[in-house]
Amino acid sequence: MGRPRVGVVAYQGAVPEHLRALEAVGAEAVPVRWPRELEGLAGLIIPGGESTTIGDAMKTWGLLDAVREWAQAGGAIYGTCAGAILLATEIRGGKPDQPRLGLIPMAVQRNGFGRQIESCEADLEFKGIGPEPFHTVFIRAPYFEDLGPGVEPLAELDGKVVAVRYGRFLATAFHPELTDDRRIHRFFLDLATGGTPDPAQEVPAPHA
Ligand SMILES: NC(=O)CC[C@H](N)C(=O)O
Repeated sequence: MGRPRVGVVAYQGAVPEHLRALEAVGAEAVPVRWPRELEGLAGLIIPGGESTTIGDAMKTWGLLDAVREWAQAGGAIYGTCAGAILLATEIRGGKPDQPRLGLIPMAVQRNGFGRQIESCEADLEFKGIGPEPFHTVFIRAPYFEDLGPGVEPLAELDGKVVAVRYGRFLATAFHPELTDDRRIHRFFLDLATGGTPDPAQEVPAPHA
């Protein structure tokens, strides 16, 4: 058995950092731009950056529909920050109709921590990776609200949900790839390779 292959959507944003973090936890990490590059992937990361830019690029390159289909066929996805925004069914505080995957039934508040807190760092408890707090980096981060049934909150900052799991989909408002702690990438790799299966979860219908 070779290493599980995990892709990183590579138009814009924190791509090399995710590729490095994935290699560090034992995955074969590959940049993804074309739909055919999804073939054979165990998981896919959508990085932070600017969610409208990344969503528009995914639409233009045909990746938005391709990823949705691939996810419904069993693919695992992890979205960080802008990537998390693209996973939510409802986007608040931005362009409400911006292109997205819409795979996690929740609302996301773009730039939810306000303009004053452009970025911050905090040590948070993160459910599922052990008791040691995780050092997090937030950059113009969203938060998540109105979580649908089956969406499990994994971490909070100032009473706001900043990490969720929905079956084999994971979303964090912060950037674990910018620190050296690889526990969240390992957690995602386990999700993607069946380490923590959750057969009760059904993938929602594609967002219209
Ligand atoms: N660090 C980030 O990914 C920022 C996300 C950005 N604020 C957006 O709304 O797309």
